[in-house]
Amino acid sequence: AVYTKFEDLPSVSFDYVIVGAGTAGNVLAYRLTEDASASVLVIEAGPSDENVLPAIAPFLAPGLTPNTPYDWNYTTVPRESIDNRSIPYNRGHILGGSSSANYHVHQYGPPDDYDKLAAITGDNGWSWDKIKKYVYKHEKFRKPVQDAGEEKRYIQEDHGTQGIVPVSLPGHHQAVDDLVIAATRELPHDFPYSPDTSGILGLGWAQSTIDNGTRQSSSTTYLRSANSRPNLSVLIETQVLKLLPTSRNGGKPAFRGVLLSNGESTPNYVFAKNEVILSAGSIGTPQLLLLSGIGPKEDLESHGIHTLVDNPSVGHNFSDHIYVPYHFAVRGADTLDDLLRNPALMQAAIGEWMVTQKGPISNGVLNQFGFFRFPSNTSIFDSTPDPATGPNAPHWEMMICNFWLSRVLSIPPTGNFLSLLTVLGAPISRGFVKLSSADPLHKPIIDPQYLTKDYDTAALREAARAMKKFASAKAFSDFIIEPVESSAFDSDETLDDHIRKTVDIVFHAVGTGSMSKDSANWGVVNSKLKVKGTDGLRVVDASVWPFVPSVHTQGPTYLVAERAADIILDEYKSGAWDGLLHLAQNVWSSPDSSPSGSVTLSQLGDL
Ligand SMILES: Cc1cc2nc3c(=O)[nH]c(=O)nc-3n(C[C@H](O)[C@H](O)[C@H](O)COP(=O)(O)OP(=O)(O)OC[C@H]3O[C@@H](n4cnc5c(N)ncnc54)[C@H](O)[C@@H]3O)c2cc1C
Repeated sequence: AVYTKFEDLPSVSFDYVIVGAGTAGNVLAYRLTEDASASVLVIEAGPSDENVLPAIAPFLAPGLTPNTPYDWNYTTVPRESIDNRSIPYNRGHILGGSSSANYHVHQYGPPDDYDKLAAITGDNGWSWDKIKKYVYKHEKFRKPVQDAGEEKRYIQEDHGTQGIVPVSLPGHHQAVDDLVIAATRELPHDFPYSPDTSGILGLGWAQSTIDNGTRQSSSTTYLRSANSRPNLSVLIETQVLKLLPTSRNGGKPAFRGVLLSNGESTPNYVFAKNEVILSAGSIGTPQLLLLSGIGPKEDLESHGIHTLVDNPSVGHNFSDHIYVPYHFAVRGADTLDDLLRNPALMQAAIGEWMVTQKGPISNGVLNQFGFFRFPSNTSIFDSTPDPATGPNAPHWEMMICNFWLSRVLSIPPTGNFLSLLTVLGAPISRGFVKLSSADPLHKPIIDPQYLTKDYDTAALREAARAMKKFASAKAFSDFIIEPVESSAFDSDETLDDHIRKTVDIVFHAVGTGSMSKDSANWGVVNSKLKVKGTDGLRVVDASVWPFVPSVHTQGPTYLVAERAADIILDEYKSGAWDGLLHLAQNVWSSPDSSPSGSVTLSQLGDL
């Protein structure tokens, strides 16, 4: 059941305590409660997603963030490399986390991504051969209503139909769709058609977590299916402030307790008999580790936090996708620009969607996109080794939107537009998340260090020129009138200037809780996702990816969570865990033994 009050919880002690009912957290909630004897508490800072229109109606998703109660409303540190701008860093603060706030694109990525993960972690269980089975457990692919035409739009056997999360192809046809596909036929060498965009190079049809014109998040799928199980409790509108060290096991601090608050009453605590699992995402997870004394000693000391595990990797290795927008004025009125400019048209479209779940509101922000490689003789590889995860992984992506899309450049008052967005597929810049203060309610410092490596700018320049070639296809000659940012292409310098001034994020942060080998001298968790140097604590969310997957990250996050559930269940089934014994031996000695489990912040200073 879902609770909003701590006092209503059935207990203060559960087998598993999961922090964050987001994309990964809800997979664990579902899988761990399949065992009826295991009790699970999930704690979510954000509110319910029920009846929140932009979390339900696909095309309204961009209205859910930023500057709303459903977003953590983070911003990045201004950086010279991006024209001293501070970028709003959206993260879902709602049941379902970013799966309730994202733009629905759903992919797993090329096998190269998983094979690289296996190589980095020394754990073959992360290789594509071993991970692929989770696609079938996770996905419920919906057969397209429309005729597929000449080309396959997806490869049926590569998808699951009996899993948990419905995935579908675009339901609402747009005039530009046929032109885009025609361009792939015209330019097959540079822009081949992809029969399945989930992981195959080329340009094709987007697969989205949309079913019957409605968003499918981890909340509407995994969580909703498990919610009536008596062994699952979900506490919302409650923020975890820090992890509590409960005992020591083999010289390592065990963290089987968490401190939480709804912002109104005295903070409370809950305990996990088996373990605490951090699924707070790539910003929330490192913030909680740092607040709890797990991180770089110097940084922790500068905030007066006692270091329990000195680990310089926590919060570092932040890696993310960024995009640069290019706009084209187009003929005809069959773009979504007027809808976005004219509230009356928008109201009418929402009305249509409410009655039929059809029309433009039923689609995500794009119908097609593509993933491409640069030619191997490209000069940008002269000074930087090819950063793609493998020979079948992309260097860049092109997203195709049937309207003016940019958070930086405002839409002109009139006209119709096509947006071609170039995304850096394998960035090499790395940033970090640090504490701004020891106060859990203060937002952390997010410095992604975008474009601080020359390769990243050079790759976006290369991608821009390839994108221009695509836009010049004859297929678009009756449609595209002119490029809006044509002067950007005057020289390398003008292009770099456009990139610096307009680059924005695709919201794919990973790496701040990186997975690495047990023996590695870097990394936050081992290949079984246990936090290094601790006991009773795991991280399961996007932060564990040590590099950003080549594609949009919700699919790879779901797959990590599905495997994590198996790892956890196997471990407790096999009896490898002796945590209960330890808990019994090292009973938590609370400074306040009140049965409600409440504790004051000053008492916590002693922990
Ligand atoms: C606006 C936006 C658009 C995106 N578009 C796409 C897309 O189209 N396709 C795609 O594949 N990916 C997309 N992504 C990225 C993708 O959604 C994320 O990579 C993925 O959902 C991350 O999952 P997660 O489990 O790591 O974190 P999340 O899903 O963000 O879950 C973390 C949860 O933990 C909660 N939490 C954090 N701290 C605390 C705390 N202290 N106490 C209690 N709860 C806490 C949060 O509120 C949240 O619910 C998008 C992301 C955003 C924000």
